[in-house]
Amino acid sequence: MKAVHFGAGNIGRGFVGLILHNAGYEVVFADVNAELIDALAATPSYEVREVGVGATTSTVDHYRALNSATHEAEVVAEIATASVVTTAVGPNILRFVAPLIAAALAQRDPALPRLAVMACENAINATDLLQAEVDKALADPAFAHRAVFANTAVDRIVPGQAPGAGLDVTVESFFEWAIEAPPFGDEAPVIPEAHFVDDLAPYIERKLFTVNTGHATTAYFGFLAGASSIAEAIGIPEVAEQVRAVLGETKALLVAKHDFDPAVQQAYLETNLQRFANPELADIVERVGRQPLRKLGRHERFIGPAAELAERGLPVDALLRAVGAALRFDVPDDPQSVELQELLSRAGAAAFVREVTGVPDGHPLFERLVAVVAAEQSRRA
Ligand SMILES: NC(=O)c1ccc[n+]([C@@H]2O[C@H](COP(=O)([O-])OP(=O)(O)OC[C@H]3O[C@@H](n4cnc5c(N)ncnc54)[C@H](O)[C@@H]3O)[C@@H](O)[C@H]2O)c1
Ligand SMILES: O=P(O)(O)OC[C@@H](O)[C@@H](O)[C@H](O)[C@H](O)CO
Repeated sequence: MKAVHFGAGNIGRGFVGLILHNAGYEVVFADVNAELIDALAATPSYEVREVGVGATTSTVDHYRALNSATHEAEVVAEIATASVVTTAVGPNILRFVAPLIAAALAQRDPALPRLAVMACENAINATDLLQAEVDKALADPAFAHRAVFANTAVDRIVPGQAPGAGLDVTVESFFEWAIEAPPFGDEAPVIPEAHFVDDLAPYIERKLFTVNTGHATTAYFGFLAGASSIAEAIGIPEVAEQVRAVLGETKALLVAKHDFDPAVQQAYLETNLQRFANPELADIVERVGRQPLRKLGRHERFIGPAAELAERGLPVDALLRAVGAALRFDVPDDPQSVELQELLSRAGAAAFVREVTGVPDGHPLFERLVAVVAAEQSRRA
């Protein structure tokens, strides 16, 4: 069994690659980072070291590595004969990976079982996005039947790695991989550490609107409080209070929309607050807050739940405060932070809301978002 995995970064090596390796796949890592791919190709194994409750260390071996920028044809040929393709490259990068999958489907022997394609990104239905890009790139729409596309929700905090760590990855011990089962029928790939679910929506929304909403809130308020790590940030009572308030609001949505037991959701969010506080995870606020424009998108961790709460007439004050904190994420090394700051200095508040959040005029959240942006602009004036 062979799996091609795009993105040999933190979650690629520390989670997806590991779980596929444990499932018995030969993993072919494909990445555009030449230094990383050369190191992987030259090294027979690397270690995934867990920190936290029940931590263990695993060795990943029996893999290969290809540079998908310089060896595109080889990557395409690998996909053409693989059982599984996964990605962990970031939602904005899926469109660059899609043409390679489309080319591989054209080459694929129609007698082979269908290729299982799963995007492991922090976004609602990221695989649908990838599928749409693959469809656009297909030479013949009939080749689409050679693949099955399934959405997934992946959860494991994998921070940036310390300089000098090489290929080894330090990760938290907690992990969860939920995959939607229906697209596969009775042909689901064998991945024992993942769980296949009939309806992914409650899983991905619970994950994104609890783990990632809480994480990003910790990062943005932590950044303002001068914290460098997420553990340090959540240890600041005023930051923790903002995070709890935000998670109280997203809990109300998750309970109302997906019928979660409130006590179970409360336990889930408490577990996540403990995950953020793990002092052994050297996770910095700049990583967790990275790409703030993406994080302020319409279906993302702040605006997604806030819009639905507002539509239901439920409170969104804490989420709006978190959006206000996100606007102050000023990190010169993060191109989206620079763009955000530049946009705030030149666009009107309403135009900013339309462009960045995608919330339309007349939506119950629109004027409230305009007020948050306008308040930030006057604070700077
Ligand atoms: N790190 C985490 O805790 C975590 C957890 C769950 C999900 N995720 C999601 O996984 C994705 C990756 O996150 P990460 O933290 O591993 O980031 P990362 O930056 O460590 O890794 C991304 C990798 O993708 C590679 N890449 C970029 N463009 C590429 C292309 N065109 N083709 C192939 N490879 C390409 C980069 O070189 C890099 O090695 C994101 O969507 C993130 O939201 C991350
Ligand atoms: O990867 P992002 O930028 O969408 O979000 C940053 C972190 O919140 C994220 O990577 C978490 O560590 C991860 O989602 C935990 O499962």
